[in-house]
Amino acid sequence: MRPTPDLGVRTSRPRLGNLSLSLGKRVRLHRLLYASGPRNGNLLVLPLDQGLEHGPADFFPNPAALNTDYPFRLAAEGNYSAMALGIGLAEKYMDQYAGTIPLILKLNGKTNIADDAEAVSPMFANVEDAVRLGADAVGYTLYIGSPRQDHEILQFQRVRQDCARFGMPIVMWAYPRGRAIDAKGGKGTLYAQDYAARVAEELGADIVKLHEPESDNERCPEPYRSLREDTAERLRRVVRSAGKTMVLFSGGEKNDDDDAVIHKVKLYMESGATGVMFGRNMWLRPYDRALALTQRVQTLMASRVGPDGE
Ligand SMILES: O=C[C@H](O)COP(=O)(O)O
Repeated sequence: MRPTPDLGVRTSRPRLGNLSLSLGKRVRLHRLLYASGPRNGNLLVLPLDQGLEHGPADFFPNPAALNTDYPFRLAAEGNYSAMALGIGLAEKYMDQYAGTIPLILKLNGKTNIADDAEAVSPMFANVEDAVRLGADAVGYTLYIGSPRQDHEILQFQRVRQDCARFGMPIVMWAYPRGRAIDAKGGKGTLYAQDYAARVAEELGADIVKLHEPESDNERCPEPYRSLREDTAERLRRVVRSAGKTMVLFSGGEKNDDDDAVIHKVKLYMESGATGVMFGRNMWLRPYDRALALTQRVQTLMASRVGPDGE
């Protein structure tokens, strides 16, 4: 007899063994979750797509990181689960680290030069590129709520079908964007992030990358406007909405306080997230500090902090 589903509010991480996956997806996800990084089912991902998405200004606080060897060395020495990269950086720099740093190949992206009122993220690589480069997953940004979401969702459908053919896991950067989202309180609200989590689950992502939901819900639609939840409750809510889709929380702008970064990771892991994708909070630190902070995150993740005490 099949076990009765848990309908309570307890949040737990989706387990690889409990998911319906093709063999290729299972093998690749196993490599990410158990053969690299913390190796216990948690994920620590180092993204390097900020140069495309935000421009070189993102590197100004630590010009050393503009030399791409810096984040690659950090990913290798810090034993990250994977780097998330666009096609150019993957092709130009991965060679040297082949077999040591798993790759999540980002398939689409855009600059932030145009405004986000009608945000759309065109593709610059495909799933075949990911296979050719030995990637263990692809990354796809979906701008939820944008006036162009019809295009975005259709494009995602094609990627999902290619991923099914090639046995390639999909990580969705689920980003609420556009004028309708702005009118409903903005991209960072609980309403927007919770919706994004559910969209990723329903459209077929294996992993979703979300932002920590903000506390200000004043301009959100009901019932979100009336919710009074603390950070931990908000995090648990969005993780629950993601269902069987594993959740990664992103780092956002650099926080100079190492303890504050660790505190966030702890909160995220306790909420039932599978891990974090932290870029600027890592590679904008001087190298030794970035490595030391990485090691603290690794130690925390190794302690298997989680909602059900794993
Ligand atoms: O794709 C990259 C992510 O947006 C996370 O980067 P971040 O930690 O620098 O915000």
